[in-house]
Amino acid sequence: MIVLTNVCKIFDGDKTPIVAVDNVSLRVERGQIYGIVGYSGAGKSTLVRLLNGLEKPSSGEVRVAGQDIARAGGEQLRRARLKISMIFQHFNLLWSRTVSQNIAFSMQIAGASKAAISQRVAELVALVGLQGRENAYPAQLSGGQKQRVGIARALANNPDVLLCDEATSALDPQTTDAILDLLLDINRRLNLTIVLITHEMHVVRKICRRVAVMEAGRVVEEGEVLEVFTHPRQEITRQFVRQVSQYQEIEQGFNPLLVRHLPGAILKLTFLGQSTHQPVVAELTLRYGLPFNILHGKMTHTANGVFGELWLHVPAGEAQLAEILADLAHQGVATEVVQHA
Ligand SMILES: Nc1ncnc2c1ncn2[C@@H]1O[C@H](COP(=O)(O)OP(=O)(O)OP(=O)(O)O)[C@@H](O)[C@H]1O
Repeated sequence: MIVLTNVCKIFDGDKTPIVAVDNVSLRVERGQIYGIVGYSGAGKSTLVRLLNGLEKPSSGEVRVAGQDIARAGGEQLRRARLKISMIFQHFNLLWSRTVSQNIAFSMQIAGASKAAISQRVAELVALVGLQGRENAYPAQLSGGQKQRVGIARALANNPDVLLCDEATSALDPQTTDAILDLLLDINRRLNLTIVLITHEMHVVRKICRRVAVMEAGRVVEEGEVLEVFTHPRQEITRQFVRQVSQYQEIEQGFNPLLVRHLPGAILKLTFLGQSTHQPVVAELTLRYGLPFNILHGKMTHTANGVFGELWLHVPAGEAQLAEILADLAHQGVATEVVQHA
């Protein structure tokens, strides 16, 4: 559905050129929910603007739904853009128009008949759960309801692709979850391709199947969400994954003095697939005769599976620790030494 090939976008800076997108190649399949995660300035917004033709790449190819967006112009680009919708962090609603009028707006521009508009608006209001609020103005709506209007408006012309630019970043966690559930529901019902840019890994975990991690204009890591969460390769990816695994909370939960005097190491074990069904800690205890102590454990659900994490105090010396780590690797359990012996 979306194919980016060696895409670069370079802006003129005051003194030196700014490479906002640096040789990015990506593929998003039809019906997929794809996350692009990165800190501020990583190039996410520029990438999204390249996808809907608001920016032209300095080099490389951008294809969306079979259209060469980078080279399309005039009427061809206008038509292509009708099939690429977008929702925004601050909703971008028309404040002097009601819910229904906001949703109808793009259909009016596209020249749809009054009857067609009225039927489609009713369908969309029901789809996003805003029945009864058709005549309300944006100022009378909560943040979550405003984003529901944004989503309904974006779907009005039956797009192939929905781009979400930090669409939940202005919402509280509960409302964020409700909007993500709605996006998931729409994706399943309409087989809509969704590209979601965010700095919140929780959002990626909840609904994305694949994720690309951006840093300084480049995609530094890309893959299935479950794989990236359980085997992050880059330090920046590990930082994002920690947002979700509440790693920092765990670390802060320890009394550093207490941990310092504990003989041994602290390990984080990540279980995936078969390894989640094995009594790994019990087996370790039997094999090594050590009092392994479970400090914390949790399960995380992602759009393509579940993984478990366990923080263990391991009262072993360096040599035995190496043996235990090799043993765990052999059993398919990923490990991280949080604190060395
Ligand atoms: N029109 C522009 N002219 C010049 N530089 C730009 C322009 N748009 C973006 N940039 C620069 O490109 C880089 C990437 O910006 P971009 O907005 O794409 O990042 P981002 O990851 O979306 O960050 P944020 O979440 O803060 O918007 C930044 O250094 C930014 O200053």
